[in-house]
Amino acid sequence: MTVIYDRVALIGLGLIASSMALAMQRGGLAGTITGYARSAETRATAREIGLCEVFDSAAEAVADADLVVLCVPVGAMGDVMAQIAPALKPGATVSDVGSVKRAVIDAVALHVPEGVHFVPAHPLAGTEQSGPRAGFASLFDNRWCIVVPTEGTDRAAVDRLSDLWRGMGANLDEMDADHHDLVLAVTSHTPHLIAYTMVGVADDLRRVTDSEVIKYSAAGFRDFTRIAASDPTMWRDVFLTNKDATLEILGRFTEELFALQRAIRTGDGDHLHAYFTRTRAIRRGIIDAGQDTDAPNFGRGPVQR
Ligand SMILES: NC(=O)c1ccc[n+]([C@@H]2O[C@H](COP(=O)([O-])OP(=O)(O)OC[C@H]3O[C@@H](n4cnc5c(N)ncnc54)[C@H](O)[C@@H]3O)[C@@H](O)[C@H]2O)c1
Ligand SMILES: O=C(O)C(=O)C[C@]1(C(=O)O)C=C[C@@H](O)C=C1
Repeated sequence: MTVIYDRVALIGLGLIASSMALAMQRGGLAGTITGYARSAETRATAREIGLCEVFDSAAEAVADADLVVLCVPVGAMGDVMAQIAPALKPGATVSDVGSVKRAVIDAVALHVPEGVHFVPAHPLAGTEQSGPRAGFASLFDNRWCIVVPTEGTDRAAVDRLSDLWRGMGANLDEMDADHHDLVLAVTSHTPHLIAYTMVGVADDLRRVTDSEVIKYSAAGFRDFTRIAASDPTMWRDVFLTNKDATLEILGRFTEELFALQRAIRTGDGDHLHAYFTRTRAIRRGIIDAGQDTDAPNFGRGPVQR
């Protein structure tokens, strides 16, 4: 149990902030945890469950904090930063957990006062749930947290924030913002869009009733519906702020989909078989690297096959 920051303020008290509060408490990583959320209902819930010391204004929550973490939807990060800037303690670090990095950095960096460090980060862990009751202490265990230092970011501030994430169970990596956004467009953002679309298609197809969709949901489709239940505000903001990378990956996805569509129409079994063989190898590679939390060997190293 090592205290890494005496006072940590969480702005936005949803899934990620509540998981951070619980993970910091589990590891004894913060002396005091304070918080603020825009909605009075969320603040009341956070108080009721004893998540942290909840304030009715963001300025009060961040006063005297050594670390402030912005845990609001990515489209709100800039405004929230502008709001808290005058109340920040000199020498404090501001970080964020946004799923998109370039747009957040551009919006937040503008408002960071002289003498305050800005260290953007993104934990690659979440669920389809939102709100302060959704959090759990083990959310970040053995998951990646990508730190995205900007030009001139203080190294000691980066290292200290990385120590906090390690204490919360995460594995750390560093990346440039644009590369982060491209990688996440492939691994998270476009897959979410595909899931949203597939569930929309099932809903539109009146020849298959909603009750049949639920009753006969195979595992693949059930996973789609879980993903498609993710927070609409969060995901609207992700697509609006990671526009270029998502459109690039979506373009490639559409090309591949058309090629598969053609193979089905023309009966080109060789194309389908070769394609599925390649994708199976990719999936096995992920499992072998111990990166799939659903796999039996998660976190236990390579599989013998
Ligand atoms: N959910 C995930 O899977 C996941 C994973 C990693 C990172 N993230 C990122 O973490 C951030 C928070 O996501 P979450 O899942 O915790 O969302 P959430 O919906 O559970 O919580 C968001 C919180 O922000 C508050 N909020 C919204 N707008 C605000 C504003 N303008 N001012 C103050 N508070 C405001 C809401 O009241 C709520 O308390 C997002 O930027 C998201 O991209 C999410
Ligand atoms: O597991 C899920 O529900 C998630 O969507 C989590 C997930 C992801 O795509 O992996 C979603 C958004 C993030 O920014 C990070 C993690």
